[in-house]
Amino acid sequence: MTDKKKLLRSLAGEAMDVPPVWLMRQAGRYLPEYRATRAQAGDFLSLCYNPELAAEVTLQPIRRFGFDASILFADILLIPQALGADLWFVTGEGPRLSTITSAADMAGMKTKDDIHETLNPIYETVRILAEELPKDVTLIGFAGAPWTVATYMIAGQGTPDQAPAHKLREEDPTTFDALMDLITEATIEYLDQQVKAGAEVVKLFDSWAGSLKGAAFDKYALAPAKRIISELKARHPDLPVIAFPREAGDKYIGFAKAVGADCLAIDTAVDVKWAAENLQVDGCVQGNLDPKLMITGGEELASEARRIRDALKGGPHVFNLGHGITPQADPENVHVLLEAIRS
Ligand SMILES: Cc1c2[nH]c(c1CCC(=O)O)Cc1[nH]c(c(CCC(=O)O)c1C)Cc1[nH]c(c(CCC(=O)O)c1C)Cc1[nH]c(c(C)c1CCC(=O)O)C2
Repeated sequence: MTDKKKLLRSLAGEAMDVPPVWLMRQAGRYLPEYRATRAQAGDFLSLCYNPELAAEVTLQPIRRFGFDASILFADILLIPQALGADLWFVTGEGPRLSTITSAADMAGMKTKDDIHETLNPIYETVRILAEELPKDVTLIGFAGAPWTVATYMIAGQGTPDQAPAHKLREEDPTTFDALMDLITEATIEYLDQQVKAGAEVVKLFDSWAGSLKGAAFDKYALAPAKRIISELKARHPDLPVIAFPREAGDKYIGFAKAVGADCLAIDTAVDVKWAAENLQVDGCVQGNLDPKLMITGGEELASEARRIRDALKGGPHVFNLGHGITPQADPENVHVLLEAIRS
């Protein structure tokens, strides 16, 4: 019998004194070797679609730090692009997309069956990683959840309050629901291909779930996640899934169970003692160190990391940040963090 990888043990429900660790955005601009490879590729999107170089940047933080898991290098906005949206990145500002705000815009979109033509290089990246990753490191595939992806497709960029998407869902629910359905179906096919290529776990990022309240949260965050996860598990019964309905607050309670996820990722605002009592009863919790501590470091970082680890060690836990590591983070602080958690 082979020893099961540490991340997979946590996702299967095992509590450990030293949890597995990985960081959201662990491949990224805070690493000089990432910036060099991105320059070699030309730009961020060219890097995403270059399987050799995308695999290389995925492996960089594994080599440098020895994390327990690796997340495919890609982006949640590749799905809109594969569905026919224009996508580009403005340096220092973020993503820009052509917008979907009417039935006529929807009529111009491609179908779920057309996405692979654009996304094939991503599956190739996964295949390379499945070969090249160290045998004890788990490979995580991912996609954006439909609501979060829709917010970018409707506004054409990131929005602080997701107002354009809320406006469309209230004023033209037919168009909005058609868009949500299209993203949901495309996401199922995209993640299915990632798993077939070698992803061992998948994570759904609903970064803007927190702006959905009450029944809207259930309809647009919970229901699509449930549909995606149940279809993936029908195709791949042993596939573990991590759900991240960021800033869901009280709506985190029962979410993992309701959508069929094996692990619930939580943001920095969630109190870990509350999480141990209210969320770990349903299984694994992932989180939730404040990414700002990766900039400042020192004893504050080490003691906060140990506090989170110890508060969650009574149940299954995957140590991570509450959101992505930022470009200002000091790579040396990752060593401080790992030393604090693993010693
Ligand atoms: C909302 C969202 C996006 N992308 C993603 C989310 C959900 C998680 C979250 O809330 O952060 C998810 C994502 N984006 C990226 C990954 C790769 C895997 C990883 O290391 O975590 C993952 C999992 C690479 C990336 N995606 C992006 C970069 C930076 C691009 C660069 O190198 O210039 C990386 C490494 C660009 C991106 N991509 C996106 C934005 C808003 C931006 C610009 C903002 C920023 O620059 O941080 C959309």
